[in-house]
Amino acid sequence: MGFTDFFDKVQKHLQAALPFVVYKKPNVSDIQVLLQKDNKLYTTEDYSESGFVFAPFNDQEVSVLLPLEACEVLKTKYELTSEVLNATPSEKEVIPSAEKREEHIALVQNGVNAINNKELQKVVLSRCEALNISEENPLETFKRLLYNYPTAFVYCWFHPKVGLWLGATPETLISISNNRFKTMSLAGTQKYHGTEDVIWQEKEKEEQQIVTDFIVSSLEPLVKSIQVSKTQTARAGSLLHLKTAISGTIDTQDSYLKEVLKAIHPTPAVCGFPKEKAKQYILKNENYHREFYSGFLGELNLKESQTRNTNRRNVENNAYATIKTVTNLFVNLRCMQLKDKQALLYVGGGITGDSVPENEWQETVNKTQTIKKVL
Ligand SMILES: C=C(O[C@@H]1C=C(C(=O)O)C=C[C@H]1O)C(=O)O
Repeated sequence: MGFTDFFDKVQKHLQAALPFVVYKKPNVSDIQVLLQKDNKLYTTEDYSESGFVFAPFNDQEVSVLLPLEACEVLKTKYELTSEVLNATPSEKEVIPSAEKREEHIALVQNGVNAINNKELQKVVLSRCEALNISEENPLETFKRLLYNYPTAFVYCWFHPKVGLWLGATPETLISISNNRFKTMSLAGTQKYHGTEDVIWQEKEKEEQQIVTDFIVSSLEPLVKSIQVSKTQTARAGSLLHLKTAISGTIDTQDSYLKEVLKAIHPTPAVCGFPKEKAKQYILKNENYHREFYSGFLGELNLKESQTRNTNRRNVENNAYATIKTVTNLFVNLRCMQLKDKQALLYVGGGITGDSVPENEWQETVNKTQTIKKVL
């Protein structure tokens, strides 16, 4: 379907206040939409259905599902029109209030104290910042996210009973294709200044290693094999992170996805370690409700046909085209909720015993710049 017709359809769906998700996976040009035909709130508990899941940080709250059988699915190719380019505003510096700063610094200082008292090893502390916005149409904001973050998972998700969320996340929670899985440990942050050849401090190396160790030890009892890559620097827009790729094979029995998600979500990249203690610490001490920020979202058990070769000379190969089942879940970061003419931006960072509260504040300011750029 053409780019313009595709977005006209999504726009009409939004005007009719019906649920949908429009998204683009990292490094591809296909944009896909699931348009739910009714306005019911479907949920999932065991992640066995097919569709698109939108899950909160706190697994005691509901995971919303756009079930495949209740949706129309459309695709288009990403086209960078002059209209989109002209609509891309330049980076603007919005200074958060002194009160916000003090509040976050106190939150981080308490976290550092809890770690030094051996209550926890790492905790990810976050905040929410409200900005008044002039852009009336979230789909225009979505197009600007597409343009600015080609390597991210970019989405706009809407449900009339839940709200409207947008984001461009660099972090995969887990991707599964038949019996192969891929995930990543992503943590540690510094600003990108034109090169990925940078030095990382012990504090960042430690907080990222906690994430890698947690993911590997949580998955090991549930998978058949697991491989861990070397740790590298990865760019996400104007930021750099430390990243380790983790992959392997899985035994796909009925409830494997539920078990895997229970084991790894929320990872220490967005929660902390030990997991349950860090989660309780966050729920008790953060000054707001995370909702879907640092939850996960994405394609759930979708069928994809796999053609080995579409080359004419290999026509006979196509006879063996197979159907595979794919799940592609991402951590909901660098995201915002649009509500009452405001954008609520969600941002956090990992705290260890060596964290300096002022630096952690600055890290959240840098992270909000990433997303503010498109407003
Ligand atoms: C929590 C966030 O990001 C996570 C925390 C990071 C960190 O502590 O350095 C880096 C990448 C993400 O795993 C966020 O962007 O809000």
